[in-house]
Amino acid sequence: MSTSVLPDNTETPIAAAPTRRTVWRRFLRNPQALISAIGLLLIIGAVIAAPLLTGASPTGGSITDAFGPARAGHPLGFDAAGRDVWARLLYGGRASLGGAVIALVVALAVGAIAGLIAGYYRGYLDQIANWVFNLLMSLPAMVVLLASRAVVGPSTWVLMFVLGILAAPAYFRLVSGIVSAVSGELYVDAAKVSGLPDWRIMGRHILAVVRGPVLVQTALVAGIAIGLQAALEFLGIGSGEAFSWGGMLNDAFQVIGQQPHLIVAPALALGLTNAFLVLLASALRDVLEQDNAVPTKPSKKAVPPATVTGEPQEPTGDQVSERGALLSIRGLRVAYGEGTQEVVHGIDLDIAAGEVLGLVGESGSGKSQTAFSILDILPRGGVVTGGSLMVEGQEITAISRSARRALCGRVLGYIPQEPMSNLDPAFTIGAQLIEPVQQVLGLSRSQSRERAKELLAAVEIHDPERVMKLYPHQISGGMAQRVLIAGAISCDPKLLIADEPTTALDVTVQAEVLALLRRLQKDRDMGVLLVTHNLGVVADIADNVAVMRRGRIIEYGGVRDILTNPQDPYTQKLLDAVLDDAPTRPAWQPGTKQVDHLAEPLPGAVT
Ligand SMILES: Nc1ncnc2c1ncn2[C@@H]1O[C@H](COP(=O)(O)OP(=O)(O)OP(=O)(O)O)[C@@H](O)[C@H]1O
Repeated sequence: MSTSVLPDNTETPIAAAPTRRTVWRRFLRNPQALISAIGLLLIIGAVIAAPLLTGASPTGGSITDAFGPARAGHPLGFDAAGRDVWARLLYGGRASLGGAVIALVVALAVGAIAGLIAGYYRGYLDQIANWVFNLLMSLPAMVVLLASRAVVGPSTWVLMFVLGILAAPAYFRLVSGIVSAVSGELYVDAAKVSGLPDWRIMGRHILAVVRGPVLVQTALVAGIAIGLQAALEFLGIGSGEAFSWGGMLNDAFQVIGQQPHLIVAPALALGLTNAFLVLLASALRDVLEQDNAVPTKPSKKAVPPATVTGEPQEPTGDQVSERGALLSIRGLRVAYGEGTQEVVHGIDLDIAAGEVLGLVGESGSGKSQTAFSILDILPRGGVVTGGSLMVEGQEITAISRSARRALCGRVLGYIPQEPMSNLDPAFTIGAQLIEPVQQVLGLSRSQSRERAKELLAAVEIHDPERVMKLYPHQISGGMAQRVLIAGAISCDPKLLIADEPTTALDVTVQAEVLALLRRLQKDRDMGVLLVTHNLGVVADIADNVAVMRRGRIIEYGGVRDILTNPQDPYTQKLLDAVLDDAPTRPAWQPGTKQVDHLAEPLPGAVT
């Protein structure tokens, strides 16, 4: 990940973007992909254009032509019943390929959609779907197909429908596995917090990752469906009415002793179609592979244990200010492992409109869990097990998921810790800014575009038009964070939750981003919950501070009080750490002149 010091209008060299155009270019440069695709297109084209390629009837024939040789208009001669082999080959492909299409549509509709929903929502839905698809997988396919034929009669279409159901578990497993990994990605959390509804997130951010592997799987399943259908016809247990390549094989097999060449045409048609499908699947895998690397969400489990001594205290009524109008948290508890591992132990916090509250503490103290609880993006397994979360006087733990999502964007904005992981690599910066604005504010596409440009200008990106067209990997870390800030304020939220917004950036860019945050907060009079481990950052921007340790608030008050007169030894150690980290700054002494903390830096402040 780039964390260049060049913040925005940088001339960073632009690497090849994983755009659709790039994928196409790779596809066209891959001979295997090209040859197999052209081969398949020719076969499908010939089957569709059968009436143009032959004037002969595939069914009618004269016994006088039986086993007749090729002649003008009949390039492959005649079969045992005097029917034109070329016409039967062309029309027979309709049943073979059409059957495969039915099986694919059914398998995709059942397996892929179920996989998408189960992988995204997990929980009971996932468990039930897994159970059903495991059951389906355990059924012997041939026996089920024979049983269905016995029940519904010899219809290719019904058999292909049943085959589709039997192929659905393969799609389910593939899609649910990928979706479950992708839905934990930070950029999906960012999309949720920007107020996008689930269907939109699934359609845009998740399908983009799933479609490559699904395409590969589809080529393979199509080959299997065509082969299986031919096998059923060859065994004479397919459709009685429709003729197909498998049926032709069966007919040719009956007379293999007299006219062995009759088996060549249908065998070649089947063999070539399947070979092209398999080759296409493997070429597609090569072409798409480079774009499907899923960035992994940094594990929140590997947080180092607390290193500072001193027992945490329960929050007292005195430490907590009056219940704020914008955000009010009481007794918040967060736990993992079905409630057994509590990581936040009943904390209280308040933020009034226009107030900046710094939530500080060392790594693993529970700051992010607190922020994620408000935003409803706790990592998998994390639940709010107790307490009250009120936003603008509304208890948000009691409202529906969609009502909660609706709060995001308009009321709550989120600036995440890792700028690059929070942007979807598959979409341009412009697309990622326009979408939430369009959805949440209901603006037209052109209005949203204008707004996106204004937002980029507001976060001091000097060439919004150009930046809108770039992909995340083409911008620096500092610029990515500015883009995320633009996204966070895009729908004018009242409360901004910034989780370590500068940690992933280098020092120069940190200072710029902090200054930007400070300006936007003042201009827009937003409440801000600033999560950080750095008291210096808090000194720079916050009105009040809550010091968190081991899932509890151990000190809470005005920034100046806490920084000048820390009561808890742990706070003192955090403060010492800031001062230790800032050797070039003059040491801060208690009792220096009282100033507006936004105007003049406090000890260790990042300016
Ligand atoms: N997915 C998870 N499963 C189990 N425990 C978790 C998970 N995520 C976080 N935790 C635990 O929750 C506690 C609080 O973590 P949290 O992420 O809130 O810390 P933090 O103060 O934000 O630290 P950092 O600044 O490093 O993110 C830690 O003990 C951590 O191990």
